[in-house]
Amino acid sequence: MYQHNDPILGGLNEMQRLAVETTEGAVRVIAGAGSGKTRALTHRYAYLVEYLGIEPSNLLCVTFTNKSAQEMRRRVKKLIGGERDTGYISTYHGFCVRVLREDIHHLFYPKNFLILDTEDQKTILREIYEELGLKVNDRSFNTVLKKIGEMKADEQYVYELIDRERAVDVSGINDEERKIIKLYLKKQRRVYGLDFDDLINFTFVLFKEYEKVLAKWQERLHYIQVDEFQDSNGKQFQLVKMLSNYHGNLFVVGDPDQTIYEWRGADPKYIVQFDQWFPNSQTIFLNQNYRSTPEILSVGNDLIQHNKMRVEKSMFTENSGGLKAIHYHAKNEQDEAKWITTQMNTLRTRGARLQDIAVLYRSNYQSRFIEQQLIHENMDYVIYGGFKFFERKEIKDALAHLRMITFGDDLSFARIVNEPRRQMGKKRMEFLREMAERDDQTLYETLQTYIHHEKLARTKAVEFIEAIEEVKTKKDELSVSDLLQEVLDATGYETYIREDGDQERLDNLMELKHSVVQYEQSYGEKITLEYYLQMITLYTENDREDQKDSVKLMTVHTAKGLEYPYVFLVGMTEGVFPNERSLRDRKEYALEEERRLAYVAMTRAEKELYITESEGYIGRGQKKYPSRFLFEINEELYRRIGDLEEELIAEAKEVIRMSKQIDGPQSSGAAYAVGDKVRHPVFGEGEIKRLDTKKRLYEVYFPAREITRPISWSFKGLVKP
Ligand SMILES: Nc1ncnc2c1ncn2[C@@H]1O[C@H](COP(=O)(O)OP(=O)(O)OP(=O)(O)O)[C@@H](O)[C@H]1O
Ligand SMILES: [Mg+2]
Repeated sequence: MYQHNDPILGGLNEMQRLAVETTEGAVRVIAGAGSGKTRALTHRYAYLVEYLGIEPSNLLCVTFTNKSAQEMRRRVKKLIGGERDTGYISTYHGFCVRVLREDIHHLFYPKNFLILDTEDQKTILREIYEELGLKVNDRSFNTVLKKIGEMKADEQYVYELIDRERAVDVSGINDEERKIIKLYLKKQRRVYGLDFDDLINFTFVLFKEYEKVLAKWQERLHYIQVDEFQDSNGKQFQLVKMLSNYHGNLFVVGDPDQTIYEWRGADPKYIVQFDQWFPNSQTIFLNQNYRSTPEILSVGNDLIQHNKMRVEKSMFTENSGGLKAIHYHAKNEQDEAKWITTQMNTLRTRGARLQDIAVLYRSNYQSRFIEQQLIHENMDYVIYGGFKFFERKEIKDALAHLRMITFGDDLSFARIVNEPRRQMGKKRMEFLREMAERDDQTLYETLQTYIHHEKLARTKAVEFIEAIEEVKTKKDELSVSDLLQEVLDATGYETYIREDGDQERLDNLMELKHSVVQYEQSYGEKITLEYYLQMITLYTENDREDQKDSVKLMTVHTAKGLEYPYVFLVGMTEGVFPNERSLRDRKEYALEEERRLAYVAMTRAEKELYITESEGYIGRGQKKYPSRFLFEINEELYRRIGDLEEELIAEAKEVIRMSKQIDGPQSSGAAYAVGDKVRHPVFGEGEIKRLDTKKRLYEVYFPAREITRPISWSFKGLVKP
């Protein structure tokens, strides 16, 4: 029926083809990283269009990030031609926006409603705080936004927005918070603004309350496909379930080992127990990896084995062998960064392009040390899903503070005079500008001149002047790093960021301070503030745009679903990856989520994988050690280079062991004995054949499939039949 060179059905293995051709009913594909799930899904889309004659406007295809939606659209267009509309290939949020733009009037909202991002949300909160006379010190915006998010986990509040008769009680929070939240909802309503949570919730309520609207969308969307299904949360799951209820054609693909959004409500049970909701569904397993070399695959597989809560998969690859993965241990961060760019240059001499290379890290602030080295080496780079380090707001703000001490330029002044709020709004700034023009002075000088003018009375600008002037007197005696700290303290900027409660911005600020200290140390003699600022403009003025041949930098979360020939997983330090929080929680599941994240990172690599980390200190004097994940991988599977002393290894292992010990002994033992009959959510009926007390596993035989699988004692999916 088809030819091998058929662009849609050729180039698929048997199981993938089965997934593509099983167009009717509920179908799930469970498979590991790089096994061609997304490929099967995009080819299926093309198959529906080209072989079954389905219009793309009847096909919904959802995924999680904008990046992967883009990538999916690109892959589909390659198969069905660029002219077709592929608007229903989108993120959950993107799809909800489409629904609401068409039908939100049923909820008495205009179709041109506003979409509110976090900054908009904070602007609303700022107003509320002013009206109620509240202080950010007492309750940070992020704390409130978190509460609002928690309240919005349940869609009941939507009724309050659309129908005051059905006002709901916001329980579980104190009076003041309730007041803030009520006001927030009111203000939101006034501007017809919808934040990200609202998009899903409004759609949900719309479908629940207006049968006809739901029916229209159900009928329109003949086929629904979801990628990365393991990261669905309850509401997202309900939404696709609801939508597929009429035609019943729901296709989901995912890998439970890649669940990385549990902290945001994702639950792998929706894929693992899919057949409970869709009893007539079919399940297809893919087990050939096409992405990576066997060397890379074995590293990823070996690491993920350490998770207890998982379903074992057996993956193989026919890809030809490559180099072993490399773990590079550096003596310090600069050395780590240098080694990485040197390695990149070596790859280039071997024919690689910069665009074949990705640098992945656990948290955004970690991009800084790599960025500086890339800039230094004149290598182009792009950051996916975020700003370059020196373009981030808090970094520019902090540097503007330093500039105020020496240059006092208008740009820096305007950036920070009202940050934190000093009542220097638009009108007062206009007045300053006018006066500055007339007197031919800088804005800052003008402010000093007119500080007692009635227009400026009752502002906190005087405190700003005092702070800057005070630090100025110390300019020549203090080091740049001390000056930075002084000015951030004196103006209250650091406290302001701290109180905002946004950990990422605080991390960035800490990283800046850390980088100044490092710069001073490597420079040897004392550097002047002017010299430092001049040096740093080199980094800030570097705003060449998304050029094609550039290294891609991103967090592991952003990298989900993507692939690159050469991957550098950097900053692999205990306490960074796995991150401090997961260790502090001492919850096994938090650590397991970090491990899945590491698994996602490693499995992005096609040809070569480099994992790097370095000695030094994190934050306040906490010594850096290689991540436990590096020790978990069988040493024969990778090559270690760099000077990692036995002593440091021993120390690291001790630190890791200690942190496990405080965990206390594992609570639960084996719930079943040899001979017991059990039921597994994916493999069905089985019998316990053996107990492995060391690894805390059952060996379970599943007669229907004639397979034996090691299942963890702690796996909750194993039940009595
Ligand atoms: N049958 C096949 N023949 C050749 N190449 C394939 C085949 N299936 C998949 N590939 C290639 O393997 C790579 C991985 O595929 P894909 O991205 O679809 O995997 P995935 O299962 O979605 O991975 P992830 O879990 O990381 O999202 C892609 O480059 C894809 O084109
Ligand atoms: Mg994929």
